[in-house]
Amino acid sequence: MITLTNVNFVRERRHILKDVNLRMNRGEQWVVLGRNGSGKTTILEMINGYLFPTSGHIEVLGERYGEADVREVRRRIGYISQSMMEKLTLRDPLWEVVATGALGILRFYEPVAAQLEEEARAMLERHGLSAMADQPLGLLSQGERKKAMLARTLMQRPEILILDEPCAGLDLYEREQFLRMFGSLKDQGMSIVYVTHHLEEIIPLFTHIALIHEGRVAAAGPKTEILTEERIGRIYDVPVRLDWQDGRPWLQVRA
Ligand SMILES: Nc1ncnc2c1ncn2[C@@H]1O[C@H](COP(=O)(O)OP(=O)(O)OP(=O)(O)O)[C@@H](O)[C@H]1O
Repeated sequence: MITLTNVNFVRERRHILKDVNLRMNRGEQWVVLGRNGSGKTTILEMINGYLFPTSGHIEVLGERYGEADVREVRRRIGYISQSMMEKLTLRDPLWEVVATGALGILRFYEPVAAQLEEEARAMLERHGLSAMADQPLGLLSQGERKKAMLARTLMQRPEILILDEPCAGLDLYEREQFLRMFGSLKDQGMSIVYVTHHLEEIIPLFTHIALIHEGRVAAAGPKTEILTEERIGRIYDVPVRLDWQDGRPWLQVRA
């Protein structure tokens, strides 16, 4: 589904990704973990075809970047990130913002087809946002914007859903609601790649972890093999205690 082979990325004489090899197969749901500045977002931008490796190659959904039409591949990937959010226009009504997702555009410059408007409003209903459908995006709270971004992305019926810290800024209730939604996405056959700083967001649905450290893959594989106290303590340079409860890892800092 997603393969990065010997990927290096150099910018302004900085070696940002160093010989990254990752293979994410269909049916696996991945979490990407790592410290600030370790290269997680850079990897996501590459999977989305927004950045190209200095050397190495990337294959997504059977298409090799450099040979395939990146825009075609991108239509099959849903990408939720702060940088995507910032590209949207805050004064546009919410239903319109959501409707743009179906066409992979940022704004409408002509009247929107009635059927598309209906689909966008139905999608908002499913995400508990129908009361806000006619409000400008800018009036929504952070949590509502996150849900709106997910609704917008699902309009394109992506095969892969890539999320860069989607729960940042959400309260406990909103976070749990957001995480719960992933269950139905997986049931629809969607594969998820999820970047977070918070281990407790690794709900049972996730099967694999890629641990990125200083631009390298420090470890990648089934989550229980990858997430060990020793490894997390070493990478974050903080002694930790890791407990699995209800299928989720919980982290405590050792005194
Ligand atoms: N275009 C660029 N030019 C120069 N440096 C860059 C560029 N893009 C990213 N970097 C640097 O590469 C490193 C990795 O950045 P990246 O955003 O991928 O990290 P991250 O793991 O997502 O971090 P965070 O958890 O803080 O979001 C950072 O040190 C960043 O400053």
